[in-house]
Amino acid sequence: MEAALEPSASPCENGNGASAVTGKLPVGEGTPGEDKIPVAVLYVSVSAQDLRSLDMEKERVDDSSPREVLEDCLRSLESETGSSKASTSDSDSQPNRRAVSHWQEFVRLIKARTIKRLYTFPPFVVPKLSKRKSRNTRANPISKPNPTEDASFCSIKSSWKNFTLSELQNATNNFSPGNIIGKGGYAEVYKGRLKDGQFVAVKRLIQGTPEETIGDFLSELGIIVHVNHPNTAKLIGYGVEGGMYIVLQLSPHGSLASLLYGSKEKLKWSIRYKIALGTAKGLKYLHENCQRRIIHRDIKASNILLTEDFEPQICDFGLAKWLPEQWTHHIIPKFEGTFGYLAPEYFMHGIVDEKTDVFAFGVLLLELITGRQALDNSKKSLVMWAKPLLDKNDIRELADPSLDNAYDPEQMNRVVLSASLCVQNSSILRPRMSQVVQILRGDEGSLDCVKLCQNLGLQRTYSVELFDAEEYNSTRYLSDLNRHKEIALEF
Ligand SMILES: Nc1ncnc2c1ncn2[C@@H]1O[C@H](COP(=O)(O)OP(=O)(O)OP(=O)(O)O)[C@@H](O)[C@H]1O
Repeated sequence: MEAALEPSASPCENGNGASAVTGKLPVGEGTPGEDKIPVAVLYVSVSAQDLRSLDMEKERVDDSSPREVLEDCLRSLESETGSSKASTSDSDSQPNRRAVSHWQEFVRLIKARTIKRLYTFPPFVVPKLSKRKSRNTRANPISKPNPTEDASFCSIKSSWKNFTLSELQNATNNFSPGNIIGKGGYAEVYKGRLKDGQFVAVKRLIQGTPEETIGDFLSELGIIVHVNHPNTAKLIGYGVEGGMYIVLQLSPHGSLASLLYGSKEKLKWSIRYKIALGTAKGLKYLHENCQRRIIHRDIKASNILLTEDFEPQICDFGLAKWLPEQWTHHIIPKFEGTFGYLAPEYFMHGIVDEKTDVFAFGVLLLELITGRQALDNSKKSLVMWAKPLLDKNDIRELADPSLDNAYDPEQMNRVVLSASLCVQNSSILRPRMSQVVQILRGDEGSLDCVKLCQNLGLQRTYSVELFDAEEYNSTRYLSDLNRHKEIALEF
């Protein structure tokens, strides 16, 4: 979720050359204990050189958004509407024409919105390249997106349905409070039933200015129409009449958070393991098997939905970014995400790449192992609590007492090992999701992945990033966490 703020009249200094400005602070309602931090904004004193670098980053931000693809879709929708006039009755083409005008307004607003972006992380001038990525960069000089690739993205649109407001009202009993099945930082989600009997979840966007809401809507829709995997949420359609709506297949068990923390009946180990593996596969698909790398940026228990047979589905693509192949990472100019799941490099520099998702996935694994929330009621971090136990491989202490030792020890070992690799401070030391899947499954050769991560650790003197990470110890992580929380909660 993103919020564009204008600087307030009286920013407050924090002593590090950074100041904070106020904004509204929507508190996440998805899960108890989750603090969303989308709007408290840090200003940083920057030099002209820094500003130039940040300007370059602004252009990058635009490129990683699905907006261009949506504009292409708008163009194709316009041409369809034009050509359909001759062959269809006026009433048939009416909804399409309405959709075109809504999309036109969206694109106009999102363009205006992009210009209002603010920069909030300490400037990070020279991108640091990992060895693997720097080779890629040399081999693939930056090129324009492939037009045929983009054209194929657009062909997907024909499969989503544009719902009218009355269709959605009928499906949800006029958005009756009794139909609410979830509330997030910027949306209410209603259970609904379509005319053909299909059960759906209707996500109604509620927070923010029109620009913010439209931006969130476009970001989420722009990504979700392009993903198709058993472990990602299924889009059925959208609505743009009388608000903004995303219509998804209903997940009968709700979210992992509601089952782990809101239900009396405790999740048994076999289901937890299935959720760990399925989520890892979904994330591997987003990172490694889509036409463009997708970084989810908000992996957490309330964003994992569960199908009838407890297959996990990653949902909520509101913060997701596309990364072009040639980029090693992306810098996010604002502080967004959910406390308890944020990787150190994001805290320090705003860096986002696959490994920031891997860190959040590690936290999710810790939740499955321990039954504890990413941040407990006194806002203590699960990672900080678990790290000493992970270092000692103390599975007895780590395992959720409610499991009553009823777990497959081999599986538990692999999940604990994966968690401990994923939550390492240095992003280079964290495995890629394809490696995590191998480790979780106990595939032949998965031990090689573990050794690879450990060997990287041994080469630490050669890596600037590792040096950073080494310096970035638990105490600094905790103090950064607290600093950002204080700033966010002050307003
Ligand atoms: N398809 C679905 N089936 C069942 N429940 C759903 C579905 N989609 C969403 N929910 C419920 O609604 C909650 C909020 O949904 P979602 O995370 O998409 O909203 P959000 O406003 O984007 O949240 P966030 O605060 O994480 O940004 C989920 O945690 C889940 O409990």
